[in-house]
Amino acid sequence: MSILIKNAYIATMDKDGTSEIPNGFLLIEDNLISQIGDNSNGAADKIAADKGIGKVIDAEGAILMPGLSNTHTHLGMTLLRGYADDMALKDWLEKQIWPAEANLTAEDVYWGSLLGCLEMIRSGTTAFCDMYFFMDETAKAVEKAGIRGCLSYGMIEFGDAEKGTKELAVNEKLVSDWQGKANGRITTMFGPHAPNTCSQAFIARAKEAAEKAGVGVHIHVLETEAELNYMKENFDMCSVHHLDAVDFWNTSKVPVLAAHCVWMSDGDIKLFAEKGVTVSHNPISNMKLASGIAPIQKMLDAGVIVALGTDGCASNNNLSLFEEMKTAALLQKVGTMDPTALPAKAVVEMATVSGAQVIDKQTGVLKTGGKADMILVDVNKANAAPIFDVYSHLVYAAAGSDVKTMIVDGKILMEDYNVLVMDEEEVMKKAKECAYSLAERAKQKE
Ligand SMILES: CSC[C@H]1O[C@@H](n2cnc3c(O)ncnc32)[C@H](O)[C@@H]1O
Ligand SMILES: [Zn+2]
Repeated sequence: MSILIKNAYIATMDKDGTSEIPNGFLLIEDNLISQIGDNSNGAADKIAADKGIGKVIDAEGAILMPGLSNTHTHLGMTLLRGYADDMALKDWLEKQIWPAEANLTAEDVYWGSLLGCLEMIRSGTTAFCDMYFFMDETAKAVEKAGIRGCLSYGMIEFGDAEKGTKELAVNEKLVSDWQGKANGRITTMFGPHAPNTCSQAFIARAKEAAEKAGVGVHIHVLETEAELNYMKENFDMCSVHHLDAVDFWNTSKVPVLAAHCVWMSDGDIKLFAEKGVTVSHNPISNMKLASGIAPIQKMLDAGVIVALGTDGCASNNNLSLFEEMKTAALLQKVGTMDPTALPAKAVVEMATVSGAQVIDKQTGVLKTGGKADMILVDVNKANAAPIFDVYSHLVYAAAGSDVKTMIVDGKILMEDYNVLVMDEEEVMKKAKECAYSLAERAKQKE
């Protein structure tokens, strides 16, 4: 179906073209953007009449922009929202989260993932990079929800080579079963969990397998000072140099996505810039677990590609990239004591074009020939009066709940706040049932 959007304030996020069109139109044919331009002369109505377009969206009072990309999630963990708060990462994982996850079922992950997709649709996220367990279930949820998912199986090997072989086989199956499915909306990666939970040799095997399959790798890196100290004590170097020794950061064949990167030295930052690693910055999770403040402005100054992520719902506790954008900007300012650090437009670029690069290079900007993944942000609201600068509004004043319409791969997933792809009541009911039953099972085993 062709869709014509008219009378929108368009923020294209295209660095090579016009960045803003105050009264614009955009035409979608199949799953691609076929035209985008100025509508002040009434061009859209002429196109609609000439082409006989059946679906016209009047976007008066809305910002049209690329959908947001969440580059670090554990979607099944949406069931564990609020399960364990106010703890440091090590205790949080070892005493609460891992014991609960030991009781997870495939059904839990399906409903948790679908609930996560619903929350992302309602808050403007059109694509995400996930690392978790029972990933077939997350893939099925993505298939149903209509968004884009780059899925990896989270492999924890703890230095046990035999376990490592089994873990790799699970991730390999995920890649062979799902890569490119749902018209290319589902892609895959390999997901070695972290340098302090997986051996260097295993992480190197995961990278090799990824290169062989032609897909990327997704890993947690230098999230806490405890990780940095552990690596220094055991290997006499930090996680970044430990993995550089096996050429893990080389992106000449496949993308490398590194989540958190809080405890990066200037040398680590230089290396990531040279290698082309994408960093997923997760400021809310890093604040909640008191992991620290990632040196994001330094990374951007050095030329590192930095995207945004929420992390799982047990350490955030939601999936809103609007909250993440505002927090990212404020945290850099207070962390550097420099109010000019991480300005609004740079944050919106992180949430759109930079994140999309690692998921699907044909998304993340609105331009002719690009895939039709976009959102309409309602500005006919009290929190949007007045607007002097569109990026300032999106980062400092807007909320995920202002997203009124979402289109992914040329299909409307939400229109005028109505989600069209799933029964919301059913999803919330089933997810809550799974969550409370999971918590009960975990408690019984304590
Ligand atoms: C192996 S799949 C993912 C694994 O990671 C756990 N997890 C969730 N959030 C974090 C985080 O911030 N740092 C490290 N590990 C995290 C999740 O519970 C799964 O066990
Ligand atoms: Zn994580």
